[in-house]
Amino acid sequence: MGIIGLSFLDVQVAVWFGKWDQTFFDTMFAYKVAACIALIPIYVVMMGLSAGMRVIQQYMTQVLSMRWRLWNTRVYLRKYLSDNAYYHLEHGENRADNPDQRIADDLAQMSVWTLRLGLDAIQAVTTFLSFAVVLWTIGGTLSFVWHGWHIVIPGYMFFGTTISILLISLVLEKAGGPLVSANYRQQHYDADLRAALLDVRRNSEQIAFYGGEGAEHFRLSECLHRIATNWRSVLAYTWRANTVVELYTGGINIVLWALLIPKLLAHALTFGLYSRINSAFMNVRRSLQWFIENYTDLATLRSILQRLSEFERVVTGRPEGGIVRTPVEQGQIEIRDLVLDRADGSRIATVGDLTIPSGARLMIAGASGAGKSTLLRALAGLWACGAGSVSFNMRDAMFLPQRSYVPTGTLRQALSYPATSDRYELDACEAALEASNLGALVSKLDHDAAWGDVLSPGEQQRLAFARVFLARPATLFLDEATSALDEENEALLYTRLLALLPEVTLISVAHHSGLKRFHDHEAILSTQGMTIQVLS
Ligand SMILES: Nc1ncnc2c1ncn2[C@@H]1O[C@H](COP(=O)(O)OP(=O)(O)OP(=O)(O)O)[C@@H](O)[C@H]1O
Repeated sequence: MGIIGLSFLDVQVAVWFGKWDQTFFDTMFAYKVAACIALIPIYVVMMGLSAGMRVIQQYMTQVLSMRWRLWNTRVYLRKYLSDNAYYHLEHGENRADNPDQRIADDLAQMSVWTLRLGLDAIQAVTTFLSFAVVLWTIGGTLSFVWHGWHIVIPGYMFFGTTISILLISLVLEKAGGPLVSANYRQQHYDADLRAALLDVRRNSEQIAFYGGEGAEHFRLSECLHRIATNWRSVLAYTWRANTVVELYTGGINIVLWALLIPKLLAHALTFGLYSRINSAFMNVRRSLQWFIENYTDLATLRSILQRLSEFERVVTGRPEGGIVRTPVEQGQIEIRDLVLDRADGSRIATVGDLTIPSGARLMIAGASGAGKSTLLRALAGLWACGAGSVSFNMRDAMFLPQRSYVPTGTLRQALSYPATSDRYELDACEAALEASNLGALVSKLDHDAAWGDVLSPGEQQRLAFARVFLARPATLFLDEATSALDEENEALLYTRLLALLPEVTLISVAHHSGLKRFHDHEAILSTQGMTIQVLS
């Protein structure tokens, strides 16, 4: 409100400046030097007031835009990280490209630009209204005879100015309209290039082993090619829009001169009056041309808002599907009439009914692509396509995927994930590492590193087991969580797991038949259904 108040005051000072101009120049051209000098202190006060207000206004605008950016980003982050929205954005039916860019860049730009353009718009409207009154009043009435008609146009200067500028705005909309979608595509392609570069960085070792430089170069060049092609459209539309703006900026003075002709013919123009009309004309013009001058900025803002609203729609939309998940406080895992489908409706697997009592140890097997991981996704609430229901104690369950996530930071943070690093005592952390055959890392618990790159895939899988030993879940789902380990380490981890968590309900997806001895039942999954065998 303070900023808007300052805008109003600024416009009022500009009106005073106009009045002062008229008095000053009329006095000057009457050669009254002493009276002219007497007017200078008033000018200095008005100038000081205007300068002070502008500086304060800019400072307040910056503070407000940063606060607004932070608030917006917090809201978007909360939505992005709720209800697995970040997962569905990458894997679901409705995807939105480059969420990182939308949250980091688009929101920052949106916050700064909407505030700046919004406040400028308020100032433009206030200026327009204030100086429209001045222009109407001092511009006078135009009267002439045309084909025998006596025509009288009150406030003709105001109408002349407004109509000519609005006409130019229409021409501009025609010339620069496609700029919005071109800008939208440009942001999309820029983000794609960044994501592709990030891919190379993340997978540098794999690419180097494959000798994939050529393929990567081709992929990045494709991204660059899309940027270049679209950039040409952006340039063409910007060029068209800028041509209209430049022609307008130079040509608009002719409109003022044309509007002054009746006053010149009537000998009704003093230099003071000219100066005041000129100032009012310029202010009305500046406020109306605000739209013209900011056309390209408004076009970019429109495309940013378009991207953000698309992101918002995808983030808040729930993935459609028929699988119902019901959390219960404790007890067995109940699966009823479960079928797993793809988003296009084709069947992945028929699971049917399955009850897994507390403390049971079930191994899930089946051919590659049979739907084992999808079954775990359905249990974790990440897959809803299909039908049927699942219920179990979801609060006290832990899922270990094949590829573990090891965040960058201290090893203790990576070990405690998703809890914070102070959640577990140092002794417990050390014991968990020892139990997962990672004793050599005990001394590095406080070392900061990109552990996801430093640790081998097998070590990362052992670290995931160490997390289990710390978190001690009641139900544990393992999705090929030991696939990168040698048989000895795999057996060691299962043995330690059952020794340290004897009550745990264990559901493992695994290919190694050697793991059967750690389970009491085996479920074999296929499109036709699921068969259960008792393991001795
Ligand atoms: N996000 C997805 N969109 C479309 N289809 C998918 C998606 N995720 C998995 N599928 C399909 O579902 C089927 C089952 O995949 P799933 O990963 O569950 O198999 P799996 O039995 O775990 O295989 P593997 O033993 O090779 O890991 C596959 O045909 C796969 O292509």
